[in-house]
Amino acid sequence: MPCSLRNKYLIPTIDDLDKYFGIKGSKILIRIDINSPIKPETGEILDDSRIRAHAETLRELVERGAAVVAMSHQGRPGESDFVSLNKHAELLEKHTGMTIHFIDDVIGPAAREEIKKLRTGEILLLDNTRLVSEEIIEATPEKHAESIFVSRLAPLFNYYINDAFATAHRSQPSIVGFPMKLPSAAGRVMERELVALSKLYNPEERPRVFVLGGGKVHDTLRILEYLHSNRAVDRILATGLVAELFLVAKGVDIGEANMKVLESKGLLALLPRARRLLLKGLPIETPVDFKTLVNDNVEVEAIGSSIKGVIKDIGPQTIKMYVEIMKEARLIVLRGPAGVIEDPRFQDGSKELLRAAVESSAYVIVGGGHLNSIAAKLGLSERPNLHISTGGGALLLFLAGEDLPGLVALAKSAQKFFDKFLKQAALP
Ligand SMILES: Nc1ncnc2c1ncn2[C@@H]1O[C@H](COP(=O)(O)OP(=O)(O)OP(=O)(O)O)[C@@H](O)[C@H]1O
Ligand SMILES: O=C(O)[C@H](O)COP(=O)(O)O
Repeated sequence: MPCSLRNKYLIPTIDDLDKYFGIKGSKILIRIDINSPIKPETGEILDDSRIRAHAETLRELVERGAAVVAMSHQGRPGESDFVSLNKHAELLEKHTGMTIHFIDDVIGPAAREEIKKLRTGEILLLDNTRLVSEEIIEATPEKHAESIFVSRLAPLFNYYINDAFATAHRSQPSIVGFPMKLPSAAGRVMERELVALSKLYNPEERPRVFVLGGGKVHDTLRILEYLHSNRAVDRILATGLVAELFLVAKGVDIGEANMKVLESKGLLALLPRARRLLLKGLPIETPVDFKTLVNDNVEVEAIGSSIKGVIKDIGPQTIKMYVEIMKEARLIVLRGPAGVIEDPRFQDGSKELLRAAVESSAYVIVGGGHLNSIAAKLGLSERPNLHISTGGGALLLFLAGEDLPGLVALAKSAQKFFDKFLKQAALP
């Protein structure tokens, strides 16, 4: 079954690629996103969840009889996490249980020689795609199709697979150029993301409750503006810094210390937009109490009188109220933690909301590194009604209604190469 999103993109999957072209004996270039947090002093990979997720797709392609060449970026040039992928190769080896050949080159003669030599059943990992300067240029698929990056590698492959949902918001050659040159499909990680996110466009999945917190308030406002103008949400439960901004917009006194926090992060400038949303009737709930820090003591303070301490988490009454609202939902999206979860004293809000969401009868989509780590800690990752998104920025933009260039390129590729498939899989 192809993936379709918003009745707009029709994207072939690995099954479609196999059915219409045949994978056995082919050579496949796959874009994965194993960009991971790195400890600057040692280069150690601090979280291997993306590596684990993509290992499954690589293994499946090998089992279907392909020779597989994987590529990914890591960090950005000039930053401390811009490193080679040699350590990633070791972890891919651990999680696939297969030998991973690694070459410290991307498009040069050494890489091309290795690609040519690769046999069926073998996996080769190229080095950090951002070692190629073209990879940090944003341009159209048509322009990137003519890049040196794509021109050097595309002729060596039969197919291209994009498994990197987390980089689908970048219009870079490894994401949008290859689909213009090769029959292309979504990998399993990408497919799972698209299937989960397509629920956001299913009119039956209502009421929809969005629990939005964390520190990326600017991005969250964009999401709220999109959701509201498209009537795509029924209730919003605000937590984290998002909640503080909306309380101030409602005229609630959150105390001097917290106003200073908002000011220092440049968030007070967002007040007019938050007020406009409230005036338009945005169905947003804000906390009735908080866990605060007063001279290093944890206190619970209710909204009403001015708050003395620094807000660090939502309080127990808010958790109760939000859990009740979630019980009604058919679809729950949680993004951004409810509090400063780096301090274990302030993890309760995020933990309780996550737990209640997966125990409800709703389908649950969780996004963002902080909440994902809490879900893993609670052992929730395997729950059948839960989708943990690999996307950070990509998910934020998707939820704000943006077209993701990586998805657009795959859909364009389908129109170019999958004639029969498109006729048979007409959009619903
Ligand atoms: N009330 C609060 N006051 C200050 N910081 C907060 C508060 N609530 C949450 N945060 C902070 O928000 C940060 C996480 O927010 P962010 O929006 O980056 O979430 P994320 O889901 O991990 O996103 P991503 O994975 O895209 O980086 C944490 O560092 C946390 O301490
Ligand atoms: O972690 C991410 O959000 C993706 O890997 C994209 O990384 P980028 O923001 O450096 O393009």
